[in-house]
Amino acid sequence: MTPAARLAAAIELLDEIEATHRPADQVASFYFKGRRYIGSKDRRAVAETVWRVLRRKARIDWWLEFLGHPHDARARVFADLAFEGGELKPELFDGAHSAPKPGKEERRLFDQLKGKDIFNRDMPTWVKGEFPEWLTPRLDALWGETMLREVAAMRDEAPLDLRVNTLKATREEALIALKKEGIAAEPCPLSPLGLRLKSRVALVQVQAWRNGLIEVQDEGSQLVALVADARPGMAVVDYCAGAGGKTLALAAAMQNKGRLVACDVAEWRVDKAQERLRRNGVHNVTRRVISGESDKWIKRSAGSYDRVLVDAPCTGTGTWRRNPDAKWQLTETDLLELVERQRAILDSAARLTKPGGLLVYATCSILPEENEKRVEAFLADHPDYVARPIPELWAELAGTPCPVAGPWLRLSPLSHGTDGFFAAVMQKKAEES
Ligand SMILES: C[S@@+](CC[C@H](N)C(=O)[O-])C[C@H]1O[C@@H](n2cnc3c(N)ncnc32)[C@H](O)[C@@H]1O
Repeated sequence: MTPAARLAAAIELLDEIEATHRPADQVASFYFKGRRYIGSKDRRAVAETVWRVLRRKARIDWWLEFLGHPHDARARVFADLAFEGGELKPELFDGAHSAPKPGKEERRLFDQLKGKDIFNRDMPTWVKGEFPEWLTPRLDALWGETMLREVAAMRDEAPLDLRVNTLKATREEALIALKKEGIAAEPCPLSPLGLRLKSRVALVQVQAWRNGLIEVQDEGSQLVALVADARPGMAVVDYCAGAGGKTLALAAAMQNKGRLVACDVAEWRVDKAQERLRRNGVHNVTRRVISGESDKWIKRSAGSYDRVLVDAPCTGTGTWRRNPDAKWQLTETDLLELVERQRAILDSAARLTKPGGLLVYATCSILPEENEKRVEAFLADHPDYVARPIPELWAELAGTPCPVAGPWLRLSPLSHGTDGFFAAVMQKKAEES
C-alpha cells in the first residue's frame, strides 16, 4: 500500500467504527476480511493509527472543538499526525477520491496542533482520562486522588497474556516451546500459569498455540478462574461461559476429570467454545444453552454443584485497554440495566451450589455497583452463604503474593498490571445435620 492508501484506509475504518454500535475490533476484522489485498504489514500500520486515535479520541476532540474544527475521522487523523510530530507530506495524498489533498482549513488545523502536547490543563478530568463524563462521580468516589493515574493506566495498550494449558504442558515447557519459535515471554507475576509476551504476535501462526499449549487470557481473568478452586472429580458450572475463556482454565484445573457444564444464553457464543475446547484437549465439558433464569435445567440441578462460577455480563469498564471505543457507547441506563441483570443471574446461579460448595461472582468491571455492592446485597439476601476472603484462600490457590488485602479480588491495570477484574468467593453453608 502507498502511504496515501494507508492513511485513507485508517480514515475509512474510523468512519466505519463511528457509524456502528459494534465493537471496533469486530468492525476492523470485517473491514480487513473484505480487503484481502491489504497485506499484514499494511494492516498493522492502519490498525496502529486507528487504535492510537481511538485511545486519544476525547483529547483530540477537545482540541478540534477548541479550534472550531468539525470532529470527523479525517480531522482526527490529521490531529493525531500533528501530535505524533508528523508532516503533511505530499505522498500522503495522491489526489484520488479517498485521499484528496488537504484544504486550507485542514492545513491550518495541522499547523495549530503540530508540536503541541496533547494534554491541556484546561481539559476536564474526563477528557484527560478518556472516559465518559457521566462516570466522573463514580470514579472519583472509587479512586479519589489516584483517579487520574488509574485511568491513565487504562488508556495504555494491554500486554498480550497467555495461560499455559496444564493439560498439555508446564509453564517451563511452554516457555521453551515459545522460545524455539523465536517468541520471548516471561512469567506473569500473579498467575502461576501466566506468560506475558514481550511483543505482539499473530498466534494463529504459532505452533504452541495451534497445539493447545497456550491460550490467550488476561492475567486477571486467569486469577478469576483460579479462585474458583475447581478440582479434579468435582461437579462445576461455568454459568456465563460465553466462548469458554474461563471454562478452559477450569477444565485444566480439573485435569479433565469430573463434570464441567458451560452454559450461556447465547448459543453462538457457546458454539464458538467448541473449537477452543478441542484445541486445548478438553473433554469433560458439556455445553448447555439456557433460556434464562427460568430454564428448567437450573431447577432440576439445584444443589448439585461443588463450584459455580458466575462471570456476569457487565459494563466491561475493566477492559478499556483492549476496547478503547466501547466506553463511549456505554450509558448510565446500560449500567442500571446490567446491575439488575447481574442480580437476577447471581440469584439464579446460586440455586446450583451444593451445601459446602463455592459460588464465585466475577465481572470485568471496575464499578462497585456491579461488584462489591452486588455481592454485599446478595449476602444480605442469602444468609445461607458466607464470604470466603481472598487472602485466606490465596496461598493455597496461587502461591504468589496475594494482590489484595480486602475480602474480594479487585484488580486494576495501575495496581496489578491486569485488566480491571472483580471476583468474590462465597461458600454455601453446609446443611445442619
Ligand atoms: C463476561 S461474558 C463471559 C465471558 C466468558 N466467561 C469468558 O471467560 O470468556 C458474560 C456472558 O454472560 C452471558 N449471559 C448474559 N445473560 C445471561 C444469562 N441470563 N444467563 C447466563 N448467561 C448470560 C453472555 O452471553 C456472555 O457470554
